[in-house]
Amino acid sequence: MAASTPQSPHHQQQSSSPFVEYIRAPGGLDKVLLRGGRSCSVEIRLFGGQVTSWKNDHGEELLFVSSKANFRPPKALRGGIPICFPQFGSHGNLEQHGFARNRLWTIDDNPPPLPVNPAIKAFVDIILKPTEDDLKTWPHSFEFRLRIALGALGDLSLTSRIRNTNTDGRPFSYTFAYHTYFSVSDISEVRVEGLETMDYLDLKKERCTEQGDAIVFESEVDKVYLSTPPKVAIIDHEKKRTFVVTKEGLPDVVVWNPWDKKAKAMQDFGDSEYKHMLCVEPAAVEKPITLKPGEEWKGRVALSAVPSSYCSGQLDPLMVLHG
Ligand SMILES: O=P(O)(O)OC[C@H]1O[C@H](O)[C@H](O)[C@@H](O)[C@@H]1O
Repeated sequence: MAASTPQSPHHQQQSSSPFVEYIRAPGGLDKVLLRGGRSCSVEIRLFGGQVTSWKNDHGEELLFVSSKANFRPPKALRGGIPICFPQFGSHGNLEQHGFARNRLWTIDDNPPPLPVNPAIKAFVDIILKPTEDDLKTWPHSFEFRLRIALGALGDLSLTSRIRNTNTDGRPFSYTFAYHTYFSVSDISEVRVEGLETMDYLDLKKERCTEQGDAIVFESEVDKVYLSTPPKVAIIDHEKKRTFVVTKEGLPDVVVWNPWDKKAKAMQDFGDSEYKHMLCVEPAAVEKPITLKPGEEWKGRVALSAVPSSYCSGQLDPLMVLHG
């Protein structure tokens, strides 16, 4: 579906689909709203190409956005799903998490087709190309196409296609993450399944191995799990809700919760908000992706929120991960 761009400030325009709305706002804050069945919706901000809201059937917000988040560019918004590209974290010489989260993306009017998925209710295609300044810090020409789609059952998927458009014959390499902030009721009641026994890089980028048990949270966690299986489950016991994260083309998963000390040090994050968020970030960190001119990479994530079959610790992880 080609998308038309809005015409005037504050203008709300329906696209050709009744499920996609373009909302123009001043200060580079244009948004796209995807609507699904009942109260399901997804909001995307063109600044950063960032999903800033994902609501379920009952209109409940599933992503965390800090109450202290800075909505004004040029800083990335604390919450939702920032895109980390062409660098994850400090794994390179660029600014933390790369520049894609701090750039204005545009509607992609004519994206190359993706396989038709009949379960998709609404979607939008956006694109990022480097600015002159970006080329000074990262001298590579690229087209980064991102499709954000809301499924009929309220699931959210993001498909990234990154193409090397260098005309000088040079390849480039990058690291990447969908820096997904999930909203959770109480971090001490949450566990993550699917990363048991995995190797991970700790904060010092040293390689360690996770224990055999599901991951629970009692202090700061900042780990890059390596070569992980395609599904990870985040089980929120209190809410009786499980987020299922399914990924393709993204071998690693970053798990982050800043806990109390780091929370206090972040100016755009409330002191106690660490209790209500968890970042589980499908990523490609350990082994950078290399593209030759003309080559394209695809990395996809699908998120769904399902009621936990949890009952006093009886959740069957096999049901969640493979059922
Ligand atoms: O504050 P930011 O630049 O948005 O980064 C927030 C966090 O992102 C990732 O999860 C990293 O693993 C953390 O080390 C980092 O603190």
